[in-house]
Amino acid sequence: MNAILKNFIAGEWVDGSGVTRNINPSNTNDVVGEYAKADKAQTEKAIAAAKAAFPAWSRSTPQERYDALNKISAEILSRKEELGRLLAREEGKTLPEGIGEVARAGQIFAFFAGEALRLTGEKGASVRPGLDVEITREAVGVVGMITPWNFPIAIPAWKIAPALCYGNTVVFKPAELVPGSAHALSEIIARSGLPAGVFNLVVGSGSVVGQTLIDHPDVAAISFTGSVGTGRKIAQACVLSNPMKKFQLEMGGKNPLVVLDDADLKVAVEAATNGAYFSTGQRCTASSRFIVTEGIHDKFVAAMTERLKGLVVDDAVKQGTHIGPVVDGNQLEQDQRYLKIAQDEGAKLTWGGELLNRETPGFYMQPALFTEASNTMRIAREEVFGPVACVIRAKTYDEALAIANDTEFGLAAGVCTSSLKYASHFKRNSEAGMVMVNLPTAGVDYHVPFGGRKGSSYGAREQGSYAREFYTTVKTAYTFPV
Ligand SMILES: NC(=O)C1=CN([C@@H]2O[C@H](COP(=O)(O)OP(=O)(O)OC[C@H]3O[C@@H](n4cnc5c(N)ncnc54)[C@H](OP(=O)(O)O)[C@@H]3O)[C@@H](O)[C@H]2O)C=CC1
Ligand SMILES: O=C(O)CCC(=O)C(=O)O
Repeated sequence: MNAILKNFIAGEWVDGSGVTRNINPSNTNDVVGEYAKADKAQTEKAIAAAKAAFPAWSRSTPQERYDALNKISAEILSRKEELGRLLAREEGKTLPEGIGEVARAGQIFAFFAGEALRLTGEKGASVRPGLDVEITREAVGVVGMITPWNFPIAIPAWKIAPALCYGNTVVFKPAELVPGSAHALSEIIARSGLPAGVFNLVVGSGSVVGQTLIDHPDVAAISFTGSVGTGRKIAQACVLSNPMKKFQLEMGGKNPLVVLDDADLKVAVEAATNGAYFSTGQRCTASSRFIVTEGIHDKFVAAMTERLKGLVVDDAVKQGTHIGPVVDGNQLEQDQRYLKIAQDEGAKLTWGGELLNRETPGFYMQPALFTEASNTMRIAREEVFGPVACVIRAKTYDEALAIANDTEFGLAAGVCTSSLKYASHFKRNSEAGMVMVNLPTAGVDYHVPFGGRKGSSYGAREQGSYAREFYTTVKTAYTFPV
């Protein structure tokens, strides 16, 4: 076993008060690494370091910010194969998915390097004679980042890059399941020339490190992605803290993919397979409800079943694997529990769901497809977060749209159709933050806003230039030039 990888606090790599390990979900005998685990006192040190670094960094020049972000981007992109392999090994995404995610992280840093040069303000005339009004944006302060395991490098990237770009300082707490990618990313950031304290990594549990971040008065804002339950707790704590914190939550989804009679069947099957099952279905944007109109229903179910039979579920880094393992034993248990719940409620398991044995012991599960589901069943209402989806019949487009919108979530929604009329109507009337036509609900661009409505998201959008809403605060200044 290699040395224990340390936390990064105030510009130094420091030991923790304990150790945490990450296990390869494709081979549970393979310990990926050991990482120093921070406690409350170390988290407080990281917050103090970020607070001390804030005044200077918030006044740094656009050039300084550009240089650091650009350097981070260049190193991530030049090492994408190696980092993608680490990601696939610790999280269970396939190697191409892992490399793709790393490339996306590199592109995000490049985007925000450019964005640092583009931050502008406004100057206008006052309604009062002789006065000038200026509207500028300033950094918020110390931002705590609490991230999930399912995108171990892209989600941290799309929080850290804009935070630094707009002059904030950062305390980053990754999910305990995936400290390897977080550590690799942090090493690259540590080498980028940022002043000490601007960026800090604290690996540790949600209940200790995460809780310290959300309770601490010197943390000005929290950016969170994860479950609805944790998101609600964070929201409450941020509102009750003194001073109140700004917060942004990205949480679950129960994303519909509507398939209409006039859809191109091949396109619909590819969108459904990718959206629901790639990345082992562990995406908040995953399609988990296929809402299919009568005329194409049987053909769609038959074609989906054939497509699923051809998917190879195996070791994430093995060539030819289409679907990697589930991330860990707890998530696998949750996925299996939902298979039973769905069958008890009367849905028909048309394909998959079995646990699979492969060369190495891992959390392998055959992707599962339910049919004859109704939108009132738990399988259609609750986020499973695994390779599980259900087909719900609809008589008409209007009924399909109503079912699609009948959910407490509103992250992504898709429609497969060759009709411009239905595509346009769906884009206007879907109650989701992101709408896809003839595309999977999952898999988004990095330069445009990401986020949802209803129970899926709270607060300002992430990604693209919209990210500045969260990472800056607006100042209005009046001048009477005498
Ligand atoms: N929308 C999305 O992108 C995601 C949704 N999920 C959903 O959540 C379910 C459970 O996954 P899980 O990883 O446990 O999600 P959590 O919401 O528990 O974890 C997300 C992040 O929050 C941290 N956290 C947990 N408790 C607290 C707390 N009290 N205060 C501050 N931070 C905290 C976690 O730390 P730690 O890891 O150390 O516990 C992790 O870094 C999944 O099955 C899925 O349904 C999960 C991941 C992503
Ligand atoms: O679909 C994507 O590309 C991103 C998904 C995501 O951010 C998530 O699952 O947390």
